[in-house]
Amino acid sequence: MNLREIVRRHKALLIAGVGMGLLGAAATLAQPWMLGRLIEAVSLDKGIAWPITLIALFFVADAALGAGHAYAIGRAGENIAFDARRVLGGRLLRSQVPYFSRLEHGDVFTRTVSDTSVACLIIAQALAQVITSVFMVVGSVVLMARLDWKLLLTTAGCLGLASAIALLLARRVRVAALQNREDIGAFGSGLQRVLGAITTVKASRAEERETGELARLANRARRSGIRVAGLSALLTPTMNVGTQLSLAVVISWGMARVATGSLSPADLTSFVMYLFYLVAPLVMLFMSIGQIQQGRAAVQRVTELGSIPQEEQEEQEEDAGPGTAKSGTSREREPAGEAVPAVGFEGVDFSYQEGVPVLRGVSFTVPDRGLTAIVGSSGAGKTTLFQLIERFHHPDAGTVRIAGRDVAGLRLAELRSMVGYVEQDAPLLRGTIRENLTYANPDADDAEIARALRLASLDGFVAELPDGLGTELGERGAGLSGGQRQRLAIARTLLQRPEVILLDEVTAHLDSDTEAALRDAITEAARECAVLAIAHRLSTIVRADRIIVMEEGRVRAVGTHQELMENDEVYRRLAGRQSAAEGVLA
Ligand SMILES: Nc1ncnc2c1ncn2[C@@H]1O[C@H](COP(=O)(O)OP(=O)(O)OP(=O)(O)O)[C@@H](O)[C@H]1O
Repeated sequence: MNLREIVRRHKALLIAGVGMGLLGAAATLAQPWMLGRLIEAVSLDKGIAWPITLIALFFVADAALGAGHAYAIGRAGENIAFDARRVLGGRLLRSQVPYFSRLEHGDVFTRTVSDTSVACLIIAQALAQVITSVFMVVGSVVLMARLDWKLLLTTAGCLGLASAIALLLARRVRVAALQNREDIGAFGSGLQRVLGAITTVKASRAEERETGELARLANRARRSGIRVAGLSALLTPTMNVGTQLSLAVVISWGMARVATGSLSPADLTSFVMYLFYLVAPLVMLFMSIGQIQQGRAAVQRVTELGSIPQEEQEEQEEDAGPGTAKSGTSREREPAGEAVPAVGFEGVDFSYQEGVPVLRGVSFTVPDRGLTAIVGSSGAGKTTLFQLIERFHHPDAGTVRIAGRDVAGLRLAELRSMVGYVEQDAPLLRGTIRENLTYANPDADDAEIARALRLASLDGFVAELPDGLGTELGERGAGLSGGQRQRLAIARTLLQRPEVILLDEVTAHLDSDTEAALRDAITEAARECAVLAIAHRLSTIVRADRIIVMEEGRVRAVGTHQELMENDEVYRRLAGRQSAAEGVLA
């Protein structure tokens, strides 16, 4: 994501805002000059109607242009923040899973929600402020030089010293601000972590400990925030001291020169007014520089997050690479007549971290119909197989195929429309039951929805709800049990009508009645497509058409329950343990 590019998109409004600011500044600068002429006219007994009218006109123009400037810049800032958030949200959703999973979610929220505000509003407002302030400062200096260059040199000496100190302070504000934003991000991450596990925190009686930890993180943010406030607070007084000093010198020396006649009272009045006009923009200038420094820290954090590698970018790079033509148009299916496996792994090696292999030389095929169970002890690599089919990660070696086509050569949208995935802890999304059901297939009609609900044994539950399919789920609406949530996710996948359904321990949360009903749903779905189910329950496993036994990242054996009971030691042990746990005989 390029923030500069986003700012460029709104340059018309920014330029209009800055333009009004500059015209307003010109109207401000004209007022002391006109006042000098008014004093002259009064002292020389000339007509004063004209200078008074001009002063009034400049005054009104100054006010109107100032308001227009503030509105245009504020609006541009909001537009830029909106664009930055929209682009950032999209980039996070399309990011590559391995990179996204390394991020701290709380920090992602802080960067997306508050850093974007700071970055965009401050950059727009402070940049505009710098331009108008510089104009005011230069304009005042030029006009003051025309009035009296000796008085100007005195002023410059006093104010120059104050300005040098203010610049040093502004630089330190930036360093402190970066630290403060990092501390706020760390607090956000901490809060997110404990709120996401609030029931575990309560059950472990860890409220005190976690409150203490949150307070520690909040206190770090407070301390760095106070540092920013302290350094920023020194900016204005530093400039004020410079102003008061120069004012004292200018007035006393100026009055002495008026007494000797080497300076007119009109010019001294104009000069003192310019001195006041010079200080406000100078203070603004240093404050804006300080704000831009803070904004730069936020820009850096937003840009960093926005540069997260994208799945589409990966596809484009593959498109551009030599000899990597997409099979999206030319289906590289196997010769007609031969049944094409729905899923195929050929010598697949994979590791999440270098040097820690998770899959080693995995090869198996799954026919295009029927239920295939994947069993194995915890950590054997079962879920990882699904992650590779969905192309959330890439194999280090070997090929993963769907319907005979290498997943690496498929468009992501096509691949993911062919595969339905029900995760271990299927999350719900905001909205109604209907919206959750049709999430992967928004065009599904009522008959299809009714069928999916029936297959997932949810029809009775939904019929009893007063609002039926329109029931709101999630934070405010009715909650669902773990099993109901799982069945809703299965119904959602059935509605998608994929070629392959991946089920990751979906029967784990279910009671035996519901599990039996769901087994029937899985059997029915397996008549139309390939179903791959990671399963622990023996009752699901024994019904599978074939079982793949995984052990430490390798395929140990493939066969039916009967065959494996006869031939595979590990499977016999697994089945024995499960049957004891479930109280059924294998
Ligand atoms: N995102 C990840 N980053 C690093 N290592 C991971 C990641 N996900 C899984 N692993 C590791 O890979 C190995 C296989 O994990 P996987 O989830 O595939 O096992 P599994 O057989 O599905 O286990 P379970 O039955 O407990 O769900 C484990 O050792 C796990 O610690």
